[in-house]
Amino acid sequence: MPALAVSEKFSSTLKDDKKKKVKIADAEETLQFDSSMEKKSRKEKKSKKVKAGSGSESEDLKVNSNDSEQQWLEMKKSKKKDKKRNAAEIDGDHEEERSETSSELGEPVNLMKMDEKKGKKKAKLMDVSDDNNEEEKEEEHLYALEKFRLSEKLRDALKEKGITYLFPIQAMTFNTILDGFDMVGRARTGQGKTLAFVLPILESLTNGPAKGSRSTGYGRPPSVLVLLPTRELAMQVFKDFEFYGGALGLKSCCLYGQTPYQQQKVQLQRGVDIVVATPGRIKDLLQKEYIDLSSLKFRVLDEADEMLNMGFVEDVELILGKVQDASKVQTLLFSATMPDWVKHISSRFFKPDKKTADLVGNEKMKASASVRHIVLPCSGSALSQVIPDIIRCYSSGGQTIIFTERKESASELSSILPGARPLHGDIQQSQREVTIAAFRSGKFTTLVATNVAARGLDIDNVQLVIQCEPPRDVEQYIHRSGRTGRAGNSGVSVMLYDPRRAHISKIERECGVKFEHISAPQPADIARFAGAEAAENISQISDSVIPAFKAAAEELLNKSDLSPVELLAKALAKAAGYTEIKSRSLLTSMENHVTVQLECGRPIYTPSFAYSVLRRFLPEDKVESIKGLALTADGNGAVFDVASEDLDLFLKGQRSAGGVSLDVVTKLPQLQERDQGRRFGGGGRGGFSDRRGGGGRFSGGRGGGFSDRRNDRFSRGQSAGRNFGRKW
Ligand SMILES: Nc1ncnc2c1ncn2[C@@H]1O[C@H](COP(=O)(O)OP(=O)(O)OP(=O)(O)O)[C@@H](O)[C@H]1O
Repeated sequence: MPALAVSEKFSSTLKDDKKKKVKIADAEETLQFDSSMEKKSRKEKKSKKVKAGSGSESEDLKVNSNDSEQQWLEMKKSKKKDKKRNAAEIDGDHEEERSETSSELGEPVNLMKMDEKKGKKKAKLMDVSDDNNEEEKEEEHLYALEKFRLSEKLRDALKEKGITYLFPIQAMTFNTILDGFDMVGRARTGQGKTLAFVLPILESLTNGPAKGSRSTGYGRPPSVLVLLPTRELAMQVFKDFEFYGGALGLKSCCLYGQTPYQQQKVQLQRGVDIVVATPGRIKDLLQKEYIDLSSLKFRVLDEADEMLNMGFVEDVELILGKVQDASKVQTLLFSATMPDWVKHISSRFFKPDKKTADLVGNEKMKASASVRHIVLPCSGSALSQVIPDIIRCYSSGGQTIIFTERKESASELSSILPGARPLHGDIQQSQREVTIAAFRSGKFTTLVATNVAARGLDIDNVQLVIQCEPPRDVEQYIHRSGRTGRAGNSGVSVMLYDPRRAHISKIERECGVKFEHISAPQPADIARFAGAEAAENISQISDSVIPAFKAAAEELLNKSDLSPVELLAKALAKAAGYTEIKSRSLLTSMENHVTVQLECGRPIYTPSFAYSVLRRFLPEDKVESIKGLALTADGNGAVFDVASEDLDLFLKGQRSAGGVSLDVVTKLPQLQERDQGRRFGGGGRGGFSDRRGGGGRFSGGRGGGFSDRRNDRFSRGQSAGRNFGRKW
């Protein structure tokens, strides 16, 4: 059940309940909201009461987030019928986790129950099973805009954008921020953290506590400073302030580097209410004395941990320190992931009574729950072959973001994928903005990016995220996969990996995702889709073409030994662009390769031992040609890929080597998790490797990884000569 437990003093004055405002007398008394109406799960739960504070000096708002999110997703599902495809699976996938984790936070007092007591029974608040009644339900929604202290102008602006109720993180923090408290907010990706601070800030400035004391008039210094790690994100958040703030007569501006100072100086001289910026530019503007931060009413850190990663710590701390009277400024921090640095700055820059709204908390699932999380084994050299098929199978006609570790890989991959463009730090700022704008407006379908696009980017139609290799840390996985499944919509995240799986299980463990393991889509399956599409296209061709082609068709039929259906199948294949269909291996996903398993009647402890067994019955060049050798988890065998044309040679050869068996595998066995290295997917020797241990990595990067002695460059067909080496 979505419990929203609000600790002492949190005046959670939902507008309708104002008269009956619950007064909280002491710290023990906890006011809890439960937005859930699902009696079933409530009965199932034997949970403990949520504790306020949870050991921190400040008071915490804790939410049983899975339930809250569950309802929210349900609501979205009923609203977005057209996006239903994956939703059922997603809910199914996470059902277990939900019930597991939801019991941790205890049986909440139910807001509906509270309403009942007040004679305001709204039992169907969240019942979204009947689509016909949608409008009515939205009015009744527990978090309907009317229930919050939102001015009419702001409500109208929200409705103009199709927003009729607040999302849980917004509902949970709105009153607290409006009542003047500092706030640390955490919610999974795509859950609306931006509006969680935008709305109460705007209300506070125009109708709330900050109204009386904020600067006004020509030349006014800003009342709000929002810091974000990248220019793209600053622009995105600025657009929200510009739109909603504009509706209330507030002026916003966006300040970031690599742009002339003069225009920004003039904007500041004329006076603005809200500045959205990257830390570097604010620091420069402070040094030039173009900006005055002494009158701030709000300072906001969005994606705080990324600012830490990008080395902005000192800049941010310097900027935060510029406020004259810290007791008069509210500090807000929002992120999907929380670094230790937050604790550090908490003690210095937040007031002692700051609140924490944590919709993730100790929940197992830290990544987006509206995303299908899939992993797929794939070698670097098969990337260019496999990715188009993944897009075909999983993008549901929407847009795709592909993440690579290296800028060069992003450029190269984008150059060979149809309808793709690159985005990375070496691309000029102006071009980056053009690219993002074009992607946002659907001018192209596939964005191939480095981590510059991992954070915060909110593009509605992104249905699929592909990560070419596991990211360096769990946080990156959470943020990258969170570029899809926004605002409760469904999405798919596919992570390609080397089959040693060490890092996969680490990500699974640490972000609570239960990965779906799949093999690369087989070309034959893709061809079946393409054939159906070609047949559909043919049925739409005008009969007027028949006379011109009839004679050739008759001649073909007469000359061929094939039946008319077989000939038609070939014609469809040609129309769909197929002249042959290749197989794809389970282990490295390489075309025209087959995965085989070696056993020799005794344990195989090392890759070199496996190689020595093969050498007993195969010529050296064939042993050298195998790909991706990895040991099985039971310690009794090794799997590797063999070129399809060599398969017979391998299978026949084994007969001459007593006790050795080689079998084609149809399902990849569990492989040894070796080499847990310095970072996910890399470091050290062995594992999915060649017998020389550290040599011949993709792209010659550091450490281990999915390797192949031949440096595994793209070596076939269209990809010849390219190398999307993984940066390990
Ligand atoms: N109350 C709401 N109703 C409908 N849509 C909303 C609501 N609040 C936010 N959204 C939409 O949800 C999407 C995601 O919001 P936002 O970008 O703020 O998410 P986030 O939590 O900051 O994600 P991330 O952690 O990835 O940065 C946006 O498109 C936003 O417009």
